Amino acid sequence: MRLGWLDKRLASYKTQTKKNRHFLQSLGHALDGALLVVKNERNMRFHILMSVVTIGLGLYLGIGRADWLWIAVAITSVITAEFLNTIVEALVDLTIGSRYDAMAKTAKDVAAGSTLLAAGFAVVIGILIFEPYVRYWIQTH
Ligand SMILES: Nc1ncnc2c1ncn2[C@@H]1O[C@H](COP(=O)(O)OP(=O)(O)OP(=O)(O)O)[C@@H](O)[C@H]1O
Repeated sequence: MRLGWLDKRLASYKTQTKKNRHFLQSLGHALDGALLVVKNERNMRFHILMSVVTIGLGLYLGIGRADWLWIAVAITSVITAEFLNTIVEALVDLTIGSRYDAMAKTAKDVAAGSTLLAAGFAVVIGILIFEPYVRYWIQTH
């Protein structure tokens, strides 16, 4: 198996089990965690694509400051839920492995449900924010 640059970077300090010694070391691990979610989770890449499209649409339509705040809350909620979902999956796989377990199923399904809830919330926010702007755009074009 060919290792990517991120896998090589992770392998280079995979034996660290002690506390981070300085801020930059903590920051590096935090960024590695975020990149791992993007690399390994297809849903995360979809969330990022939708976030980019939403931000692009917001810039094009010139939405207001308060609207940007709601968009920021929606995007952050979805991405945070996906991070938590990945944490739950990793912890369940670490403790249960590939054996079937009803509690493992509950944990993974509830974690996935929280992502679905956040995504639904984001869709509702998007409709409420963009509806008047799109209506105005249609009337003036
Ligand atoms: N050890 C297990 N015991 C019981 N059910 C499991 C177990 N592992 C996975 N499952 C079931 O399989 C589903 C998919 O699990 P998996 O770990 O592949 O998540 P995933 O496909 O990465 O999920 P997502 O699409 O939310 O990222 C879980 O939601 C759960 O219902």
